[in-house]
Amino acid sequence: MTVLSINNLQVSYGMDSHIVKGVSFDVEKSKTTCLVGESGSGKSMIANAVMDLLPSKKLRITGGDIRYHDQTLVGRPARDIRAIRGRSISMIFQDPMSALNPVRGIRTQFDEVFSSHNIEPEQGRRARMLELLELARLPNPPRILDAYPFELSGGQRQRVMISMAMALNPDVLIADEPTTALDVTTQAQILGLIRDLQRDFGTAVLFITHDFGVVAQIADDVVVLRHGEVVEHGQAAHLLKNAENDYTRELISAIPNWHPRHATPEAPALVNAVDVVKTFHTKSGEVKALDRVSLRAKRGRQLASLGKADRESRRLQNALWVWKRRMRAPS
Ligand SMILES: Nc1ncnc2c1ncn2[C@@H]1O[C@H](COP(=O)(O)OP(=O)(O)OP(=O)(O)O)[C@@H](O)[C@H]1O
Repeated sequence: MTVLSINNLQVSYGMDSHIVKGVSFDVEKSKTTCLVGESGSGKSMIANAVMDLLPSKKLRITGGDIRYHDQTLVGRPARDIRAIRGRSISMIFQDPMSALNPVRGIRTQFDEVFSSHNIEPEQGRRARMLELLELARLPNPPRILDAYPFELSGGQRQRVMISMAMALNPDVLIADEPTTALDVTTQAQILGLIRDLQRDFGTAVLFITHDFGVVAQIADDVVVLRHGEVVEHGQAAHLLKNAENDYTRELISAIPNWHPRHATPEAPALVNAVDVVKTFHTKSGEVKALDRVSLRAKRGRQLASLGKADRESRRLQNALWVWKRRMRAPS
């Protein structure tokens, strides 16, 4: 079911500088649609247009439509659509520090999420906040609630943002490069969290990234954007194997250790070792194996990047091979 529909959207700066040039795609319930393209291609501008957060008065939607279910979001007074933006459609950003207020505690900011939409959770606000923080797999939720953003790690801040974004049970979660500033292990965990939340709650996710490695890990559908235009669009598993556009192929070829056979429905995540570790964990629950493989994977990647591929790297390859057999992925 289509939840969010972007139809021939045009965003312009001033009168004649077109930044988004007639972009169309749909975001489906329970699916992740990745909007991918190089820096400056207009990805954030599309997300900001959906959220009515265009960063300058000179930037305007000059054509097309954005529909949430059967309602248009374009050209309606802000108060009419406040219940949709921020409530039914929520957003997380690359830098949670810029979205969180640095001088206010997490609890106060969480409170504002409920107050701004006049929502009183059945079980009470505090209980709901703790539940949401736990859902985002934050250790010791009561401590997090009493903390200020600067007292948390980058990964913890992003988890707090995700729990706030999920607080009102949105139909659509827009994630604008939420893992770019994180180390690879935390990145894999956050991607796993978003994927799990989406599966558990049936949320439609619009995920913005410049990294096709991330696309390969989480996307159901992909929209490839260049210079404000869609150059290719399709199902991730198909497109990763059969990209027609040169630019898409270029982006895919930048994925480390990529081979088209990785783009199978059974093993969409076989891109980097860290993600393999995550999948290992979710499918089999072998936490010890997860740690060992994780360390080996990291070491192997470091050595490979230094041009010193050696026994460690071979062991890493071996771990991947074992994983593939377990997942019964084609080799
Ligand atoms: N505040 C602004 N005023 C005018 N033009 C802007 C503004 N912000 C961005 N742009 C322009 O809009 C275009 C698209 O920017 P956008 O931020 O959407 O790109 P992006 O694909 O999200 O890139 P990145 O991954 O670097 O964030 C760029 O050419 C940029 O120069």
